[in-house]
Amino acid sequence: MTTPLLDVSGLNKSYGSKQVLADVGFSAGTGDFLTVVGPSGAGKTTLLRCVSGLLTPDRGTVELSGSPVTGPPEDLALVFQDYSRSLLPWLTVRGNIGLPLRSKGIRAAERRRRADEALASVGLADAGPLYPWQLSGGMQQRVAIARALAFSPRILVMDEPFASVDAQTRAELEDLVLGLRDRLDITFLLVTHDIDEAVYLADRVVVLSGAPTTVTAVVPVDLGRDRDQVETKETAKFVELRSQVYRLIRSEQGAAA
Ligand SMILES: Nc1ncnc2c1ncn2[C@@H]1O[C@H](COP(=O)(O)OP(=O)(O)OP(=O)(O)O)[C@@H](O)[C@H]1O
Repeated sequence: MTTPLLDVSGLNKSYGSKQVLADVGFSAGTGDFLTVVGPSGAGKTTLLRCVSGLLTPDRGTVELSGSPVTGPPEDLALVFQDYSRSLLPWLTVRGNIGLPLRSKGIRAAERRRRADEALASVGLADAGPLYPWQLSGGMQQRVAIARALAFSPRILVMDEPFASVDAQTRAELEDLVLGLRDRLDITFLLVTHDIDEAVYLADRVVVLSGAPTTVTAVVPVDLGRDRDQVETKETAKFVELRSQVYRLIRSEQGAAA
């Protein structure tokens, strides 16, 4: 049996006396796209923070290629919803992407090369000299994705990354990350509140229960890799999967109430 790229097993986490995660487990291979959905306040962000090594679980393990995660791993990058706060307004786009690389001791010429390559891969090849405030919200989120890509991560963890942009931009960004997965073979773990988005992007949808959170189901999405915002969403299979995930979440919300 091969070791999965990401293996989450038996995660438990409490804040004081409040248990948030209860034996959460799932795994992902290289190039897998996992989306995570669940009732509001279930502990999705807490789960991502444990997976990213930002929070230590009380019990259970997170392993990347068989090695335990005990702090932020080199080959894991994070993208959050709030791009407007994550980009520094006084630095150019290239400067924003280069800043974390600089703190890792990477020299200026290499920082510039990596920033330009990452910007090209998110369709913003000419944006390097601009400031974040000169860009639209969707473009700023592309910059945040480029900043993550500049680390050449093997896994990209995203916490509701498209929740703050309009529907058209959201669709474009969804297709962008699917393209990145296909071109760069990156593994994605993406939390979303949007069930359509969860199904459209995923190879598997991890459905969480209400707190304390367990994995209610891992729903395989057998829609193939070629997805189209209109055609895929019109298929009977997509509609069926969306209903299945929706029912699972609704029953969890009902149980929590
Ligand atoms: N640092 C903390 N200290 C105490 N309680 C916390 C802390 N962080 C989160 N919580 C609580 O843990 C529970 C889960 O929070 P978390 O943000 O992980 O859920 P979520 O599923 O991401 O929420 P949402 O769906 O609203 O984004 C919530 O009840 C929250 O109030």
